[in-house]
Amino acid sequence: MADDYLVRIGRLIRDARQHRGWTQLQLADALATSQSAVNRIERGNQNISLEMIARIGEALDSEIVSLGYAGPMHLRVVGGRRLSGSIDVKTSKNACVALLCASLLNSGRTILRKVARIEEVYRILEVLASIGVRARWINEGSDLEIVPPARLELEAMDTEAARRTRSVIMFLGPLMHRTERFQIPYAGGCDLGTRTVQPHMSALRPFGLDITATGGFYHARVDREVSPSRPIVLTERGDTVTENALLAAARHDGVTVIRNASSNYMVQDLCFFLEQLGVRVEGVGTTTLTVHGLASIERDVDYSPSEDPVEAMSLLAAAVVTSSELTICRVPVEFLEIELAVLEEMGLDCDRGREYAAANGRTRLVDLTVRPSKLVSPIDKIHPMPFPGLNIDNVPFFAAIAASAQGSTLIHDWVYDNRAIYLTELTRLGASVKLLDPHRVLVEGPTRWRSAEMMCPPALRPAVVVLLAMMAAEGTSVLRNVYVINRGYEDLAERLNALGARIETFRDI
Ligand SMILES: CC(=O)N[C@H]1[C@@H](OP(=O)(O)OP(=O)(O)OC[C@H]2O[C@@H](n3ccc(=O)[nH]c3=O)[C@H](O)[C@@H]2O)O[C@H](CO)[C@@H](O)[C@@H]1O
Ligand SMILES: C=C(OP(=O)(O)O)C(=O)O
Repeated sequence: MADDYLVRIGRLIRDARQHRGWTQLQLADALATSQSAVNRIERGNQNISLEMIARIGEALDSEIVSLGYAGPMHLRVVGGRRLSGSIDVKTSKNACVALLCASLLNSGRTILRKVARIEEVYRILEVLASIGVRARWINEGSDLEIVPPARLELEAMDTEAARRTRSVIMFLGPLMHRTERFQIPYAGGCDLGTRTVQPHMSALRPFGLDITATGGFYHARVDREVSPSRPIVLTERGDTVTENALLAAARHDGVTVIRNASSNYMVQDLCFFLEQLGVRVEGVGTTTLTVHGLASIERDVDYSPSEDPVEAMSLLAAAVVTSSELTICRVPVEFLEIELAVLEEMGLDCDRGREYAAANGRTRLVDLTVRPSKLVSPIDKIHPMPFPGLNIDNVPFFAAIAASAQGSTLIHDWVYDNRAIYLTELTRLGASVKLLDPHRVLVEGPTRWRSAEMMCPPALRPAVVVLLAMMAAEGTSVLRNVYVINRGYEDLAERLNALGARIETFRDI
């Protein structure tokens, strides 16, 4: 009976594909799978999840197999299971979106390797497609090929997709070189409270960009007579503002010095990519960047963004809260050094293998084996700083780790208005997390985790922290509406399941 069901679904999929006029290979590309997998599915020789049916329905735009795609995605987690084995860290959301924006600088063909298949990337791709950029997944869906048109159709921009991301703000830098008047919608992203764009405006003003924000849009006007006459000093050492300044400087025909620049991982990836475009950048990894821009860029380039330090931290936290031995491969160690130093002080038993280079030839990677450890709380508070400080996006993971440690830990997230508040959601799973003020929580461990059913916090990292706690809790938990997790992690549930977790995805019909 079950097999018969698979055969019938397979036929529906084959018919829908043929109706669309697609080959098996085209469908495989759209699903980031292989042609042989599509072939097996169509013949009913492969177990197929509801999630995969939903994705096929979406890809083929077919009513027949769109069952289950209507509602938001949820996770059902059977917790209390140890993880084991090894897992590779994927490329980072934050570098991938910056590089997609940077591809607009290039009139040639840009290939980005192993781009994370995540919602944030999909949103930016939707925005790019809407303005006429040709972007397609190649090599069995692992790499992206991007070719901008001679003229962008900015009036046709998919503002709904744009508004769901923070990253769209990085269109400002490249677009100002292509046109003198344009608008982009206010940026979105995680609901973390007010996030300023003022530093972007002052960083881009020396390039002649004037922005007024009204009616939900940033209206941009470019004065070509204006160009930087002295170093640009960023008012904040932010990541996306540094990237915007770099993107503006890359096509400014002259030398631009950017001071108080972020030297964080995504900024470094962007600098390496710009170098491939022929733009010389001095000072990569420091807070002063000197950019030798080019008036026009037409090159066929091929770049491999590096691995995500925040995903590495998430997997490390997964091992800690589930008391598991796990090897996390391809960890960009330079961007996790302080986190590891703090964790080692807390008693984490872990080994780093020898360093090797990422595919970009620059970022240093290690394989990290984490073992079950008796952790004690750190003496000092956990607080973020711009790189090379403890990464702002890694702070929430310390809440779950602190809840597993003996003693009390003070976590001070001075950066975001709301993110510390979301950490109190862990109390529903049995943790003691006391909100001292909107930026500080006190976590008392160790925790006897218990299962719960709850809505996902509307912020990526706190949402993943809740998921990790559910994996630690005996019994079945439900996490509702996990779009925000899919915004930054590729197939997280499936990848954790491969390590021994039991996480099922389901949707409202
Ligand atoms: C797409 C992307 O890459 N997103 C990342 C990027 O967002 P992004 O660079 O856009 O971060 P924001 O500019 O919103 O900065 C985050 C917060 O820090 C404050 N701030 C920042 C720097 C500073 O020197 N002083 C200061 O007060 C800002 O006012 C803001 O409230 O960087 C954040 C901080 O690393 C990360 O959480 C995001 O994941
Ligand atoms: C805050 C984050 O992302 P964004 O800037 O995309 O909202 C994050 O990655 O945790």
